[in-house]
Amino acid sequence: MTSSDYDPTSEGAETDFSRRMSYGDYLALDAILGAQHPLSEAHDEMLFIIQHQTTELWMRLAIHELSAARRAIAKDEVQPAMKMLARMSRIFEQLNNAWDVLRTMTPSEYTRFRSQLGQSSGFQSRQYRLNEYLLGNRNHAMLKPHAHDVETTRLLEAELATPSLYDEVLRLADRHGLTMPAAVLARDVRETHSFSEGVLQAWRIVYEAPETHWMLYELAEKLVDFEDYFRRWRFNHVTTVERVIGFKRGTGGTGGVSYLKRMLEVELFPELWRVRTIL
Ligand code: HEM
Ligand SMILES: N[C@@H](CC(=O)c1ccccc1NC=O)C(=O)O
Repeated sequence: MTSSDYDPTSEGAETDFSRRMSYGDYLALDAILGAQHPLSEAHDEMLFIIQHQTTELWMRLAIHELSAARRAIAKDEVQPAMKMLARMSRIFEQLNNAWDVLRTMTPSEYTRFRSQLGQSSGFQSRQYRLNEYLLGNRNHAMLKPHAHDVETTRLLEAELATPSLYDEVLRLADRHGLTMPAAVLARDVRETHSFSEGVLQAWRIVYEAPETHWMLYELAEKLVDFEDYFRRWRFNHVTTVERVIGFKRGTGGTGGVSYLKRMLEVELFPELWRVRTIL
């Protein structure tokens, strides 16, 4: 230490953590930073692992926020839900920006370790699937890659049995001055909601007179905002994939880019997109 180095203990900074909880203890850093195990000598494998692990951490937060937002909406606590949905958009903005780091990996670099991945793929991400199910994209075929894992299957099945975020929003709207179709309110929540003319007409009333339905108007726009960011995530994914593996088949066994392009067609809140056309 040179004489010009500032010593924070002079203003009381604690430095003895032999018997106190430290930064690393609280954040379980030994577990997190001890969880990168590249299977090859390829320099870029570390990037690949960390990119996925950080995404999984953000997805963990997304599930936390989405489930709490859904519970709040079911209890008519719209203001806290609004904050959580705003945070959801910021999380996905963060994930969207993160693709820029992964894009620095060229096809030549990826092929040095791709064979080590075996048949594993993001297709098998349980948190990703939980997010999709929470948001209402409830494709049961996506349970199959988890059939070997009893705990994950139980978790995803439990999610399918619970109304999605959008189901709760439509129920809330029905309690607050709009009339949603009875068939939609009583639908089998295990399935994906499909476009309903009655729901569209209900949202039309809100969008034609925002000042009289301000709460529902703001909530609807929060959902649209979020789906906008999520669409960008899907687009960034497929573009990065095409850039890195071209039109090769995926390790998970799908057509690769062709499969991911199909996923760009998913609409979580179809009536909120359609209402724009009829205003
Ligand atoms: C070089 C990087 C990447 C490549 C080449 C790639 C490739 C693919 C391919 C080809 C699929 C289709 C399934 C298959 O047949 O394998 C897929 C699915 C998926 N990937 Fe990636 N991926 C990359 C990065 C990422 C990252 C960083 C994440 C973030 C966790 C991710 C998450 C997912 C998810 C969640 C799916 C399933 C999507 C769905 O079912 O809608 N991927 N990926
Ligand atoms: N499906 C990718 C492999 C892949 O991306 C991947 C493999 C293991 C763990 C996470 C992955 N990321 C997203 O799919 C491929 O076909 O190259």
